Amino acid sequence: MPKTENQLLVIFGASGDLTARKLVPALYKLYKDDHLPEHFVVLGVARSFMTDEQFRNRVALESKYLDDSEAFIEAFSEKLFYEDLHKKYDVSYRELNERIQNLNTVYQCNNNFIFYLSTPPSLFEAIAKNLTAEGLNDERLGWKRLIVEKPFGYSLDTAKALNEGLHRYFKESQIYRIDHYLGKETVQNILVTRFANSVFEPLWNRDYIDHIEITNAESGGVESRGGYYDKSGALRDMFQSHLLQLVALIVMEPPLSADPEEIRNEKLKALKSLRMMTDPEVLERDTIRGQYLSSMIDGERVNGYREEEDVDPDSITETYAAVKFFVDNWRWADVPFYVRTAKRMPTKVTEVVIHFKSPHHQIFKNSNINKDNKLIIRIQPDEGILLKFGVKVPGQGFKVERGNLDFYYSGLGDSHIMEAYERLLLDAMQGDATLYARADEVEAAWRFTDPILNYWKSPKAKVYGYSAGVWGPEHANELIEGTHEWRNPGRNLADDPGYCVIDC
Ligand SMILES: NC(=O)C1=CN([C@@H]2O[C@H](COP(=O)(O)OP(=O)(O)OC[C@H]3O[C@@H](n4cnc5c(N)ncnc54)[C@H](OP(=O)(O)O)[C@@H]3O)[C@@H](O)[C@H]2O)C=CC1
Ligand SMILES: O=C1O[C@H](COP(=O)(O)O)[C@@H](O)[C@H](O)[C@H]1O
Repeated sequence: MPKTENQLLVIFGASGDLTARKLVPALYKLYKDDHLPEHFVVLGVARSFMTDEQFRNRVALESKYLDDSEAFIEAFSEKLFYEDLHKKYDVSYRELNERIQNLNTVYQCNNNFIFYLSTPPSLFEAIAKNLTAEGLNDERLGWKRLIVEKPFGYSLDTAKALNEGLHRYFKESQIYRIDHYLGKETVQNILVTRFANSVFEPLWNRDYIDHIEITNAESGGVESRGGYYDKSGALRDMFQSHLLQLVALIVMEPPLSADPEEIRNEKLKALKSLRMMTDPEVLERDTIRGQYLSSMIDGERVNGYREEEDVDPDSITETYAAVKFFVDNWRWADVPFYVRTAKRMPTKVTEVVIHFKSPHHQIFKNSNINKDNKLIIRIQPDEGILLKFGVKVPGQGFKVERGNLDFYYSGLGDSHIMEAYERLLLDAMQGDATLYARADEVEAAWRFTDPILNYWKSPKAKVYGYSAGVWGPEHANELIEGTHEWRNPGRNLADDPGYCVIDC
């Protein structure tokens, strides 16, 4: 286990939603599980005025860990401090630096600082610049790291500009771009499933795989983030980042080792091999966007997207995106990938489904079952892996049933699965960037996404409505044509039908 050195974590945007809902609870859990170093403090920074005490109370309240033992909460709270930046971020950095130096000395943080940028992205570069003006990027005494929240850019050009901007002040090795999907245990398990088992990797190619399907569904709507989401949409919000990272892990070639740069090099090659979609006919046929409409769910009326707070009533922003694409390399030639993401679906579920080809020669009369060989990697909830395969029904003749071979993380008993932000924060504290996206990976993902977004700007590109609570617009079924159809999974993988009897 790498050592976690003494350090100071500065969170910019500490009065915001992410800090209270994700970052502080993750730090609290790390503290409880004894992962924090002996000397560790957090300095929250934002424009709003708060005392240390007010900050501690606010995050404790919003982080919902108040039901925990008081002794723990109190001891953890003593590690939290707050500094306000008055009206603007580009003034008062001198005072901020003085506070940092003071905490560093008193709490023996050894000049090791992480700066977590949890503000609107428009401020990322300015913060990096202001830190540099105070010498806070200088690694002669202690290391300095910069964690950058999503969204990382709005397009390829803006992502490049942001990379260039940050590289003016921090080296790439100091920059940690968060993609919280990479912090999920089940996402990391894709690498283990593929590269620690001799049963899967030999089949992991066009000879045995028919198609690959990825579903990321949320039952919730845009909630309080309408202002952000309306400028972003599902493709930018989920597909360009989280889902293309999943694709990269599925598509990549075996890395030489588990070294972060080896893995990131292979992911980059995978992202570069996605076939660019530039032909308008292909874009029209192979991309679908939709927007949820109001409907009744469990007897209650649910708002349509255009009725949501801070959303333009004439918005054409997509809350559903589905894309069919191909990967132009030796391993994946002609294997279609179907990826969809949406809000207001029937349930919250993310899974990758590897659909295997039928055996080359069928000896059983009814061979449909063979089409059903699937490996389902359940990212969330009910995290696990399910392999569907044909088994013989006991008795005369050959009746084939679909059997399930499964593994559930919940079966591991008490062993705690780290929440994504816990894992990612701990990794950054230890200087491990494996689960963070590198500049070139982010740009490669934008290079693939940009033409879709550009096509969607054209008046020809349709936005299909779908009632909140269904599996997206009907039109999306045409995308996954022929013998394929979307697997619309239930919330619990364990409830997945284990057999269906077929007469042979
Ligand atoms: N919330 C979430 O679930 C997720 C958030 N993110 C990303 O995390 C970052 C923070 O998000 P979130 O906490 O939700 O955002 P909030 O709007 O809740 O918080 C933004 C923070 O930045 C500060 N801020 C500084 N300058 C400005 C400004 N000009 N306008 C608005 N706020 C400012 C705010 O405090 P003050 O006004 O006091 O300065 C506040 O602390 C963003 O990059 C977001 O995309 C990513 C994934 C999920
Ligand atoms: O980054 C984001 O992710 C969440 C979904 O995260 P999950 O871990 O709950 O699957 C999504 O709701 C949000 O819109 C997006 O910005």
